[in-house]
Amino acid sequence: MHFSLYPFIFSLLPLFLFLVFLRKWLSITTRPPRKNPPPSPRKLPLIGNLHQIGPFPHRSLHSLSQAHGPLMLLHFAAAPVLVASSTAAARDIMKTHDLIFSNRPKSTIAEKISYGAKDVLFSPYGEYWRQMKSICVLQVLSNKRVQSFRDVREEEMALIIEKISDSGSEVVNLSKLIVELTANVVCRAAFGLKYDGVGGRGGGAGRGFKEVLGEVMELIGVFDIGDFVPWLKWVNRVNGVYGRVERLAKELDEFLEGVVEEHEGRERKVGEEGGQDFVDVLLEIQRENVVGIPLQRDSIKALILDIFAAGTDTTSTIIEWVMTELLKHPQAMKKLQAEVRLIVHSNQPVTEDDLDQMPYLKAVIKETLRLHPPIPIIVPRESTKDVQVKGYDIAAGTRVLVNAWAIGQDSASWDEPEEFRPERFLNGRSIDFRGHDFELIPFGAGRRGCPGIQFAAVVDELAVANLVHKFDFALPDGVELDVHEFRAYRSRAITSADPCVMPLRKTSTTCSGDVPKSGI
Ligand code: HEM
Repeated sequence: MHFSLYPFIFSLLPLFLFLVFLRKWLSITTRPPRKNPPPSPRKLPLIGNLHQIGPFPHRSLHSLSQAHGPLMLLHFAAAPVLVASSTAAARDIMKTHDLIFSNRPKSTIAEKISYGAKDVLFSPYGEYWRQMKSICVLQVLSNKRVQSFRDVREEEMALIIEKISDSGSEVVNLSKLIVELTANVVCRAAFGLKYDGVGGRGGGAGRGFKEVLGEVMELIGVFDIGDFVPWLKWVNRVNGVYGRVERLAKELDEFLEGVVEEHEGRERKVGEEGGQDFVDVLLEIQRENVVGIPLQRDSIKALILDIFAAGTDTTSTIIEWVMTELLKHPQAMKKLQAEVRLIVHSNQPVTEDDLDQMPYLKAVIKETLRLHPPIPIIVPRESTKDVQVKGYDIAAGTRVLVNAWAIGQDSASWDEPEEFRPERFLNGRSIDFRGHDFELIPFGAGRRGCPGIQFAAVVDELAVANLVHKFDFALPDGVELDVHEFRAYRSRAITSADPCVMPLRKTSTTCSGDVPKSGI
């Protein structure tokens, strides 16, 4: 019997074609839409773009952005990292989509040091962070509180001026004195003690707070590959980094615990002699349950630690850079001295009341923050959701680096950006650094912006004004001004073979209250 399949096949053909069409249609409609990621430099297997990041990451990222654009996507090992390098890109991240980019990525080292991210700086975005940030902004670092430390700042400043005066014709190490000034101011505000006064306390191994804190700063800057490739966490376990961090966290805790206990015994109120320091304020918030959630002891210690980690080095670095730029630009130094010496009589110190009459001083500090932001790449953020920025798709969980240094170099915003020209901030151009003008964001912006701006700004202005008011500075004979950056996160001026030391010869204690107005 002859049996043909053809009629059967032909009868099934329409059904077959229908199924093929249906499959194709379904695959089109259910396929995830095509993603449009930002431009990326070529990456290598395993390490991604890490090989393109040099010892000064802000400079490496700036060069890459010139080839790939102000919004680019890199990969640190497998982890996606969005890099923003222009005013507009920073505005998109820190204003338009600020809420989505308000998280901080997890950092194992920071978590070990900050009581499991119970601080503000490293805490993930959420209710806990919101409560801690509001304590920081409204209670600990409010304008009124910063004002309450005015005597502390003026006393510490007077001591530095006295030390320089007493040095006679000797060369002074200005860097050291500036670090001493800012550390003492922060320490007295935080604990009511001088930095040197706490030098011998705490630390099971007999080390002082000063040494332990120095090591904390060093370890926070360590690149932890385990944060990018979880299966490589063993690297820092085996090489002893995590062990070191754990020992350090224990030493720090012993010290901070001692400080909190001491404060608990005395319950100082506002207006009492000695005033309230930050620990007093935090203990009062805890006792009176001011914010509606019980403030844990670890949270108090973590917040105090933040203030040191975020506030000491940054504040001294900027004063050091200002002095370096003024030495490099004698005309600007003269102009500033003329302004300050006109307002304050020669035998008086510059006080905080005088600072508002010194527009050139403020312009010099802004120009220095533009050229040398102490944190050149803003503390990393992380996206909490998928989001589109400038038409590019950014996936949830992408790390975000905003290159504040590159933004300060952007010729779309600044004429001759490489030049030190404080005058650009005068003559009606009212750009400020408080996070509203995205051309200048050394303190970040938006919800995660720095709460210590007022605290830092007043110390910086007071220090620079007093130094240039009282002295004329010059380099020691035979020392060349060799200015370059020092380490990734601490851009510092150096003037000799010894990094981060700025030896200066004081040529005179110039005190003429009669500088002509036209000099400004
Ligand atoms: C010149 C001095 C300073 C500079 C350049 C600076 C810069 C910064 C930057 C860039 C951020 C990250 C902002 C962001 O993600 O948008 C930050 C955060 C922070 N800063 Fe500062 N800072 C300075 C001084 C201070 C001082 C004096 C304090 C405290 C007394 C302080 C406390 C903090 C804290 C607690 C945060 C974390 C805010 C958060 O994550 O919500 N800073 N700072």
